[in-house]
Amino acid sequence: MRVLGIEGTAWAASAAVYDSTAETVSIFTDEYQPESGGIHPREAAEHMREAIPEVVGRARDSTDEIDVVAFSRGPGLGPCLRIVGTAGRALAGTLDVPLVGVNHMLAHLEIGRHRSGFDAPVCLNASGANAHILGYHNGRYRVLGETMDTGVGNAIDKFTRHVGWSHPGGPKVEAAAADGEYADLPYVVKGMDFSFSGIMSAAKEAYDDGVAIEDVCFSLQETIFAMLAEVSERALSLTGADELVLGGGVGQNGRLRDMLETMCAARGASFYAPEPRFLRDNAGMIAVLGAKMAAAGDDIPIEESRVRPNFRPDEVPVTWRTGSDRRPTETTSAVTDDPQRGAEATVEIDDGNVIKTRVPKAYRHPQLDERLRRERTRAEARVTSDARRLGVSTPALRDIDEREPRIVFEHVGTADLRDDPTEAQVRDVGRLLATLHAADIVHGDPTTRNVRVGNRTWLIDFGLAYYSEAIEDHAMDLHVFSQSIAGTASTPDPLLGAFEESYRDAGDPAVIDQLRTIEGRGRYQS
Ligand SMILES: C[C@@H](O)[C@H](NC(=O)OP(=O)(O)OC[C@H]1O[C@@H](n2cnc3c(N)ncnc32)[C@H](O)[C@@H]1O)C(=O)O
Ligand SMILES: Nc1ncnc2c1ncn2[C@@H]1O[C@H](COP(=O)(O)OP(=O)(O)OP(=O)(O)O)[C@@H](O)[C@H]1O
Ligand SMILES: [Fe+2]
Repeated sequence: MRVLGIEGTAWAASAAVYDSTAETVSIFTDEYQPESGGIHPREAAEHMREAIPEVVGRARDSTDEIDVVAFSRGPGLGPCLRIVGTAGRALAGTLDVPLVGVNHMLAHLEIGRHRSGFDAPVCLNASGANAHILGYHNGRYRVLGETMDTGVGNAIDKFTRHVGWSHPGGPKVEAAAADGEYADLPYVVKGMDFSFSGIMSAAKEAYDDGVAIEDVCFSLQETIFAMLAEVSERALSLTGADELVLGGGVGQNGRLRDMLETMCAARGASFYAPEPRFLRDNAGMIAVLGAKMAAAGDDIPIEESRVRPNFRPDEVPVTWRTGSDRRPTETTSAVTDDPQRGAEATVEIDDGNVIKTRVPKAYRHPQLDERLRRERTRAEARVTSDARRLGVSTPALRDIDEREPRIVFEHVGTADLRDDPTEAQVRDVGRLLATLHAADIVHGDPTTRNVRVGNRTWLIDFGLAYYSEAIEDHAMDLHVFSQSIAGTASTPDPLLGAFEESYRDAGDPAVIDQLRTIEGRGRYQS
């Protein structure tokens, strides 16, 4: 099958021909380069209007046959998408071939899966306007974690605009970082979600205060990419997957790729990053996913082919994948004599006790690594005990060694909630979180792996816990828990309903309203 793909969500006017028999991809791209500042939607659309017909022409000239036309349907800038949509429809009509509308973020993911031959990877999409981690479950890609504010590339580009560098900033930060030294910046991970606003303000301030630009760039990379590597590791740990693929333009960064490679090697997982021409926006990835969708009969009538500027990857029914939906296979019902490995720590059982050691992570800068391990061990010991005093079931603290750093806890429960959550158990979680929140404690990472079940329900792993009375922070706990249920349970809806109902009964209903706001937030803001 030969598929002509068209991409034009923001800056890359691109067309490509994918020949699925020969397994070749030819890509023709004309980039939009803003004269000053970031991407202007109107200017970008003007660029598309001129450049799309030209790149499509070159792609057509490169082949004597086209069986399918695939176009980028969203997410992206509306005015750009409409030009791409019009071009796709016109071409499919002229050639009288099927038309396929591709989700751009799933294309970033599927190109890595396709080229690696991996079966069921978790995917980190690190692009300009997005940053999220996806896993496949029950016929859909699920957002396991994502940015709570801007995309990762946009965050970096905003910093470089502040210092007067031209767009795009990512490659310039990478070049400057080569001569830099480490300085602390805020590090914000909540479960598998993360945010860049605090770190970007701190980076701008550091620059304004005279910190050398090389050092700010170095530290930005060390901090932001460590956050992305950490959430990727959490997603691997939560889903039981052992393959990771990278997607998106920021994936061209060598330091990000090194970190992910190191993280995966340490846990025995496989890592794949496509070559740069498939990482940055390109029509090759649109054509490749377009071919899979066309083969699955997933083409669309012209009248239903409108573009979708806010198209989320989890809205797409995945028609092109067969078979595997790798569920966690290893049993987590009890901590065995072998050290267990969470995302952060190793856990050993010894005589009814659990010994949790935060081992160094080779992917992180040593100073950042030490700071995080120490801060989290302290927070965990303190908040676990505070929560226990409120009557929230948590393991009793038996010992702490801050140098190692290591904590000894009472062993609780017979299984992780992840294995087979029941409505009664998720109701317990709703109640326990409401009790914590009433005392201004935020768990910070309430995933289904951090709840133990048995004759009671316990919350464990308070390493990311902190004190806050903000409704937003309380709602983030609910969001993290809901995402982990949606990402691993076979019938999530009744569980999510029961969880919210019990939280609403025991806690502040305004937190549930805030959860809706978080869920509806414009994640694809550019
Ligand atoms: C919706 C769509 O339009 C959007 N596309 C997009 O953001 O372009 P993409 O090619 O995936 O990524 C561009 C970003 O990638 C960054 N970038 C490029 N090279 C980089 C490098 N070496 N290090 C860090 N960032 C880099 C740029 O600074 C820019 O922010 C998306 O996928 O989110
Ligand atoms: N007190 C405990 N009693 C029983 N089991 C425990 C206890 N503490 C930890 N475990 C088991 O060990 C696993 C990993 O522990 P924990 O979540 O504290 O480590 P982690 O590395 O921070 O994990 P992650 O970051 O993936 O959540 C838990 O999912 C649970 O199965
Ligand atoms: Fe992209």
